[in-house]
Amino acid sequence: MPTLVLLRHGQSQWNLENRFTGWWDVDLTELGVEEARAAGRLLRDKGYDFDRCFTSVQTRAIRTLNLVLEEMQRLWLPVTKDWRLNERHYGGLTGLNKQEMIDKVGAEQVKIWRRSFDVPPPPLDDDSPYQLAGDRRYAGIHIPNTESLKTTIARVLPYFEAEIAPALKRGERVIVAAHGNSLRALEKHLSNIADDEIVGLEIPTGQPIVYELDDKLQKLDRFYVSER
Ligand SMILES: O=C(O)[C@H](O)COP(=O)(O)O
Repeated sequence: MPTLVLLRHGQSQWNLENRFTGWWDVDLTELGVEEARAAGRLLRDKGYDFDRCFTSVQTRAIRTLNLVLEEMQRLWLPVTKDWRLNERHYGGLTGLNKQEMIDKVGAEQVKIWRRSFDVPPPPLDDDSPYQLAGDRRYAGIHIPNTESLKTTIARVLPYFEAEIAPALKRGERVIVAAHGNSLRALEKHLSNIADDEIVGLEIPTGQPIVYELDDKLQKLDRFYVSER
């Protein structure tokens, strides 16, 4: 039975500071490191093992995966890094404080930006310090200046179908270490969540989620490793 484990990175510095992060490359806090290590120990102690790993090109997810694999004594496993698993781009909100934005424009508007299916945040200014145009890891790709969950799905899902699904179908045990909204994109697909219901899905940091799938990769079960 194909088994897929999804893991949101541990707490990042901007999670701690309550700032919109998106594609900006922010590292883990000490707590985030500990969350990642604890996730690795939990997976090991519950008997999980993997054949292949996927992550984004963002430090917080890569380090989380490495810490998990270190705890599992599996640092040697093959890891594929791809920008398509990056966090949703937070556009012009990048770097801003979430509570300050609520105070400024209201909780309802901020919730729409954070959790709606297809309303993107305002675009990132061309002269923003958070522009990534010169970042070598994105050479040759069209960097978005904002993304909704819908447009995030439009790059996460084809990547899942092209790279992750075939590995699962070959019988490989897969872990994906990624981000709140790239994982919401994947979970929307795997759990067949309607556009107007995805607003309710929150994914905590550092908590491995298991998908047990049938041969056609239809969901049989979904649970947090900590719960069983
Ligand atoms: O990019 C961010 O700010 C976080 O990783 C996810 O934030 P959200 O929960 O506000 O979407």
